[in-house]
Amino acid sequence: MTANATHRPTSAALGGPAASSAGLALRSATKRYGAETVFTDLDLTVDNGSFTVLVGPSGCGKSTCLRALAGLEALDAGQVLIDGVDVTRLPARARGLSMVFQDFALYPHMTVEQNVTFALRLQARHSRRGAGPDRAEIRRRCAEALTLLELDGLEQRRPAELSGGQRQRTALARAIVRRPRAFLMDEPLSNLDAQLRGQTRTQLARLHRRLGTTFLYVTHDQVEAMSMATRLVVLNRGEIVQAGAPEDVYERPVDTFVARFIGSPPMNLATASVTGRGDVSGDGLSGRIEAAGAAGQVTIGWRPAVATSDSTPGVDVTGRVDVVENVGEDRLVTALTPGGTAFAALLKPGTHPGVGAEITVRVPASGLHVFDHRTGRRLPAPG
Ligand SMILES: Nc1ncnc2c1ncn2[C@@H]1O[C@H](COP(=O)(O)OP(=O)(O)OP(=O)(O)O)[C@@H](O)[C@H]1O
Repeated sequence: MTANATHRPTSAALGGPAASSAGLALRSATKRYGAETVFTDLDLTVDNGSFTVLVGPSGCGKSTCLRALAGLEALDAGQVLIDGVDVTRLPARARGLSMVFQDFALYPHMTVEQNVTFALRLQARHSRRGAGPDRAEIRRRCAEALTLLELDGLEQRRPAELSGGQRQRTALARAIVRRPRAFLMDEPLSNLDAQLRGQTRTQLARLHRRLGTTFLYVTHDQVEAMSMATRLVVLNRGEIVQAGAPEDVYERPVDTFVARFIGSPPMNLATASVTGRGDVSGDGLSGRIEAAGAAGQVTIGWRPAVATSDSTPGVDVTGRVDVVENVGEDRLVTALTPGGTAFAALLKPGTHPGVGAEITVRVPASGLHVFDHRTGRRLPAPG
């Protein structure tokens, strides 16, 4: 649904064409529901103009962060800042933000046009001193938003006469016409089928580029997160585990949680022993790494796609093929080491090991991640 967090905006940021994008932040934020603490002392920064995606497993507190920023939930402690200004006590409608939720919540009896312009019409009716948009302005903004979201020609349809994607785009148009300082989106694509989700992701990324406004997007789907974010924030159990450019998070996960959570299929992890010289041995593993401070037991990680069968130096992983899946031209093979640890390998076309066959994949040194076996924290880069 599109929450009308800003029915009667009080800030200039919402009213006129000069409305500007803003950065958002939670500072030392604590939120509890009864005996349950969702987060304590949390600092979250959403840079102005960024497409920040807050990603993490179900129940880690993503929606609560979003709702606290929007003013739909009060914090127990800490502050909400918009462009550095403390808005903790400002009601939702005065924050100049627009929310888009997963269930669209369009008014079923209204046409697309009426749904999209609803908040503006309300604003015009209630605003004193003529500060709200006039009719011509409302029509103009509506036409602009409908064109941007490829909804031209559907103005007079009711939600029941729209496809799921068109409904979601109407909800987005409704958020856009209000010229918010930031868009807050809570899993807005989860009710769409896979193909439509893919298309809408592309449209959202394009929309962000065109509008240049801050987007804060919540999802538990890391593929969605990776494909749209300019900045990724990984949350786990109410704590920010890692934040950065999506490719940095993917290439240098700070711990085994992020390593497994970001990337599809997930990173393989295995326990290994390393000598001071860097010789690696373990269940189905042998080779060499160079990782400062890595002597002893470590957790080794590698992505299924980095496995090669050539002679690049690195670590060999041996197992018996358990499952073979066709993924486009490649084969995704799941194999079991002698000790029964599963690992995945994305094999190139032409490599067709059958179930039960023994395979050895070479993980090049550049594709190895080494983590502290006890804490799961990343150790200095090998090689
Ligand atoms: N209104 C509420 N009353 C009580 N507990 C709540 C309320 N809203 C959320 N919680 C709890 O707070 C925790 C965080 O919830 P939140 O919705 O922020 O998680 P999330 O990361 O967005 O999860 P999901 O991906 O499943 O939507 C959960 O344990 C949830 O059960």
